[in-house]
Formats: sequence, C-alpha cells, structure tokens
Amino acid sequence: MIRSRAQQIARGLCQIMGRELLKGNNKTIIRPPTQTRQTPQHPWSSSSSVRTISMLHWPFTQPRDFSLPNTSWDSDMRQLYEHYNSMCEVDTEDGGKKWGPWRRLPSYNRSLKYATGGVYLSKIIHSKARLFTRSIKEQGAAFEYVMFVNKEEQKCVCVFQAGHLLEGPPGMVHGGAIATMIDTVIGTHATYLSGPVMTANLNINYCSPIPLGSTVLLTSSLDKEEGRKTFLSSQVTSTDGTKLHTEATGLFVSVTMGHLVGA
Ligand SMILES: CCCCCCCCCCCCCC(=O)SCCNC(=O)CCNC(=O)[C@H](O)C(C)(C)COP(=O)(O)OP(=O)(O)OC[C@H]1O[C@@H](n2cnc3c(N)ncnc32)[C@H](O)[C@@H]1OP(=O)(O)O
Repeated sequence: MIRSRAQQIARGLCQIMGRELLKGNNKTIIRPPTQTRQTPQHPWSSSSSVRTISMLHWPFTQPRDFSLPNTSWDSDMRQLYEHYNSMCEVDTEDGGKKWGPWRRLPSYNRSLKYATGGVYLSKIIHSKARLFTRSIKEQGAAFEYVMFVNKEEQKCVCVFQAGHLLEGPPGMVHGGAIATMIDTVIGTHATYLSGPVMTANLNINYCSPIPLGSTVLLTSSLDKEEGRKTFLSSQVTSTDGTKLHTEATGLFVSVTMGHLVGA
C-alpha cells in the first residue's frame, strides 16, 4: 500500500503520541486518545481538563485506561465490547464519522488524579490510594470490565469478566465482588447523571451464582430523581441475557466535593 508523505508523517506522529488515525473516504482525521475523548462531561471532570492534564505531562504520565481490551479478555468480553464500541461512533452518509448513541467510559486507577486540579489533590489526599477494582496489576486476575453509557436512554451497561481472585464458593464469584461491581456501575452511572454522589442504600438479590472466569453483563437504569436523591436499578445477566444472576436497586445522594474528599 502506497501512502503519501503527509500520511506517513501523520501515522508516525500518531504512533508516538498514542493517538488513533481515523480514515474517512477522502480525508484523514487525527483524533485524541480514545480514553480522553470519550470522558463524559460532568462538573468535576471535563474531557478537556483530562486532555489538558495528560498533554501537559506527556509523554511522562499518560494515564492508563483500564477499560481497553487486553489479552486476558475472553471472546464474549471482546464481542460485547465491539458491539457497544461500534455504537459509539457511526458512519455518516458522506463517508465520515459522527458520535453514536453510546459512550465508552474510560477507567483509571485514580480518577481524582485526572479530574480538574486533581494532580495536586491526589498527592495530598492518601497519595497511595487506588480505586479498589483497578488495584490488582495482573491482567484478568480480578475485575476486568468496561462501561458504556447511553445519555438518551439514561442507561449504562458494563461487560464484566470475573477473574480467579474473586472466588467465593468454590468455582463461583464472591457475593461481595458482585456487590462491588453493582455499586461501581450504578455509582458511576449516578455520577454521570448527577455529579458527585455517595451510595446511601444498596439492595441486592442473588438469584443464581456466577461461574468464576465467566463474562456477564451488568445493566443500570435510572428509576427516578428526587432532589439530591438518584434511584437506580441494576441487573446482572449472562451475556445473551437469558440467565438472571443478580438484581439490585440503589439510592445515591448528591454530595459536595468537600464531602467526598473529607474536607
Ligand atoms: C463518569 C464517572 C466517573 C466516576 C468515577 C468514580 C468511579 C467509582 C464509582 C464507585 C462508586 C462507589 C460509591 C461508594 O461506594 S460510596 C461509599 C459508601 N457510601 C458511604 O460511605 C456513604 C455514607 N453516608 C453518607 O456519607 C451520608 O449518609 C450521605 C451522603 C449518604 C447522606 O448524608 P447527607 O447528610 O448528605 O444527607 P441526608 O442525611 O440529609 O439525606 C439526604 C436525603 O437522602 C435520604 N437518605 C439518606 N440515607 C438514606 C438511606 N440509607 N436510605 C434511604 N434514604 C436515605 C434522606 O432521608 C434524605 O432524604 P430527604 O429527607 O431529602 O427526602
């Protein structure tokens, strides 16, 4: 394949900067890293601030986005990732690309660090703290997951592969690990909808065990909003949706940033 000099330079730059090259019919579009581009707009972490921070520090601190595919993902996980990811960006009639109904949510091991002013805050508030679900280094060993949100439908889905370190009953996933994932998914969804929140109440019914190592689908839907309170419900099912593993409801209360960081 023969490429023009400009295309070669653009591709080289993209490789160096970790950017992606998107080809339209007649044009080449260089876009920022997926993880920064798809960060949702909410009061304490705008996509531009994440981008500014990462670019300011580039190439020394490129945040690792844990929700991108890795070699530990099984075929179910990859297929569902591709399914939702393909709806994040859709083709236009003139051969270009535009946003689709879904957004992939990036996932860092310390979100605080990548929020506005977060680099400083993350140094003074428990600098060694890491997001529980993203603190195990071995890929595939514990929580492998990726979340997508649909603003229009007020829905969130999470594709979750439960690694061997999450065992509860022999060969099954620990109920606390399932609760952790439900809290993470509906908590992130509530944050996306309402800004900073804390879990006030979580009710869970465990209907059928989840085999260790399997991939499941978590969904979160907004039930209602009442002042500072956001009510959501969640289901954990097999990837084809035929088997219900878990169902839950949660109440999230909006808090100030001060409340969150203990100020
Ligand atoms: C895109 C997003 C990226 C995000 C990255 C993040 C990823 C991580 C995601 C991980 C996510 C993990 C997330 C986590 O794990 S959060 C960690 C676990 N949660 C906590 O530790 C919360 C502890 N509790 C508190 O801090 C306070 O109690 C809160 C803040 C919740 C409320 O105290 P506050 O003093 O502020 O408010 P209030 O008491 O006036 O109550 C206000 C209203 O709420 C009603 N109420 C309160 N409690 C309950 C209850 N139990 N059942 C029913 N109703 C309840 C109450 O009646 C009142 O209603 P109304 O009278 O107004 O009608």
